[in-house]
Amino acid sequence: MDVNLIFKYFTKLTEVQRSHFEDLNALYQDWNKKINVVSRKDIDELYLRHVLHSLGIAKIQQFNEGSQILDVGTGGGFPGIPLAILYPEVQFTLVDAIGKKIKVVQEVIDGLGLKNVSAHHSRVEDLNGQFDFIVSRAVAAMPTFVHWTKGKIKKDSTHERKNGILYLKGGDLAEELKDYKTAQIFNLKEHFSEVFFETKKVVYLPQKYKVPG
Ligand SMILES: C[S@@+](CC[C@H](N)C(=O)[O-])C[C@H]1O[C@@H](n2cnc3c(N)ncnc32)[C@H](O)[C@@H]1O
Repeated sequence: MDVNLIFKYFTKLTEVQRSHFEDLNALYQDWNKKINVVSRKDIDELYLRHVLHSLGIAKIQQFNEGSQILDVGTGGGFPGIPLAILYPEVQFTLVDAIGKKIKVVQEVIDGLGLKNVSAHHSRVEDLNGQFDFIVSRAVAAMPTFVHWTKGKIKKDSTHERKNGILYLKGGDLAEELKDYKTAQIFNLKEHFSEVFFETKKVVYLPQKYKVPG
């Protein structure tokens, strides 16, 4: 599967965005040989399993110009890098606890010349700053994740949807989300027809805050 998979679902890309998506394959193939951040099986399906899956978040929530997004446990840069290509006017902060993963992410950022992404080698608990949305995939179960990211979501929203967490998850989430009454689950199979997306979801968890007064 090649980059046309991305162009099929995102039809209004600029030439720059199209060439960034095209260039991802060579950059990841090259860097993955030196530092393994994507499994051998997955690297051949980079556009499906990593790039398009990451962009699933954009089918649920579009980010406003000037907003700030944190990708927690970004690994090789997912979902942060594909989203940063799609939203060049949005600031992305990518964080991972493992230095060699951040090294690859930084190489990809430099290779593409992305100006709206910063990559940090840190545990998220030790990272400062506040963000409109926190995105993630495959890092921790929701209770742990909520604990780690506490205080990192801005109170005031510039989007129609309240600020919060947008988490790519799969399978049956009933048990994991039972304590989160406000969580909403969106099925990616409603947006993408490939079998891979049959069980894939975006979980949106609005941030909790006390109403003043
Ligand atoms: C399974 S990988 C997923 C990587 C990427 N999100 C993806 O879906 O391809 C989980 C990543 O989370 C990172 N991680 C786990 N706990 C973390 C924490 N507390 N702060 C920052 N990164 C963390 C790990 O180092 C690892 O790279």
